[in-house]
Amino acid sequence: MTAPYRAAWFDVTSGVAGDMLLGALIDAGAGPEAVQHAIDAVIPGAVRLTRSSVTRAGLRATRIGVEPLAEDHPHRTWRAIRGRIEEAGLPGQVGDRALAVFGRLATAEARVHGVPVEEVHFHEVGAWDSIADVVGVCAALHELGVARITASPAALGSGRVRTAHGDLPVPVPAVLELAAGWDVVGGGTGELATPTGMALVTALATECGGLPRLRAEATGIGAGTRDTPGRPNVVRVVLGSPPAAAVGADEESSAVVLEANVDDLDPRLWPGVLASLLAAGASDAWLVPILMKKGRPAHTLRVLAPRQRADALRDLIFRETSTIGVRESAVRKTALQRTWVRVSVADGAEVPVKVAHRGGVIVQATPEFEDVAALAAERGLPAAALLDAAVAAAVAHGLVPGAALPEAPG
Ligand SMILES: O=C([S-])c1cc(C(=O)S)c[n+]([C@@H]2O[C@H](COP(=O)(O)O)[C@@H](O)[C@H]2O)c1
Ligand code: NI
Repeated sequence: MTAPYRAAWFDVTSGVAGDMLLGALIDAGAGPEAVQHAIDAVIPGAVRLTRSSVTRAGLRATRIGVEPLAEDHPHRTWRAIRGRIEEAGLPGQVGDRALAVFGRLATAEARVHGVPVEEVHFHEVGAWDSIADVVGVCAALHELGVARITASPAALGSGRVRTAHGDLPVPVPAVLELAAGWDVVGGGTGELATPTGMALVTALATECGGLPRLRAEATGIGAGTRDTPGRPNVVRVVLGSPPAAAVGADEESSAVVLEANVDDLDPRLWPGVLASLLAAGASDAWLVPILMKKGRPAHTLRVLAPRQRADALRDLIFRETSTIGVRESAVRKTALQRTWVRVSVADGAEVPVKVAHRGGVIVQATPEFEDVAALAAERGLPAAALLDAAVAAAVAHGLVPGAALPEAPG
């Protein structure tokens, strides 16, 4: 049994871009080879990552460059990028996370340019280097075993910037779309936050706020392109474990449930709607079959979300379904405290077990199915057999309901 699953907090108070996030994660210990391998699976032979140590306003930081190996034609559709990611066979949550990030970028671009999401064409953000940044960040998070991501308020910048769309005001329109529901500030001159950086932060982080309580284990600093005197142009990451043996109270938070009854949406669209809602920050989204007025078979769409995501999700429901009304109710959500413990299952391979606990006593211990399934696919083993092995390993380590929560290592 090794260290509990990790939490990551990003400090984006100086701004954020994809290469800065990737630099911070590699600086904190993510293996560049594994990151390059994941990128190669999506865009084979297209780019090579370079790594250098630089200073930004006197602070040492890791700068990640993306060197092109082939000529790029950066005009790709969301559909083309989605296909590449889906077919790349990426491990664990890497593919789902990368799809969530590009899904948010596509939704933002669709709103800015007034086109349907499926027809979005990316220009700069569809180039090899942006794809490398997105897939690279998701692969680095997987490498570091990060399960929970949070981030600070973001500095977006001011002024104007030259882009493929022409001379745009900063924050550029796509960044402002992506910022809905996030705490932001101008924070300085120039384009401090890019669309790719904001999409990564807002799609992957579950909360915006200060450094959460964790046992700090590693930090990393990623450099941006410019070096501005007196103001380090960097993203920082803090990695740590939620203290495993901390006997805290259940976590209470205010949340909202958005709800609509729909009887006339093409049923083939529902899976995409649910996926978009999750990618846009819903905690959960589901359908309940109902019989409506006039005896019509229909569905109730329900979306559970943190309060700060409600506006963006309500917009998405109006945009992607045929409803003309959305109900909303405030709910109090009580969640048991959770921690993750890695157990060995086969040939030194490990999977995380989610341990929910209360008052220092384990209530549930469940192997993370996505990780078990990804390992099974990688090793060519039946997922059911690996799941059984993970449950047995958890029991052997005393991770059973009613047992005392194990001490945190170290
Ligand atoms: O590529 C697209 S579609 C794009 C849209 C917008 C809008 O705000 S709309 C802005 N930009 C600019 O491209 C560069 C590169 O962005 P990355 O996220 O790839 O770093 C940046 O200056 C954006 O403002 C691109
Ligand atoms: Ni655009």
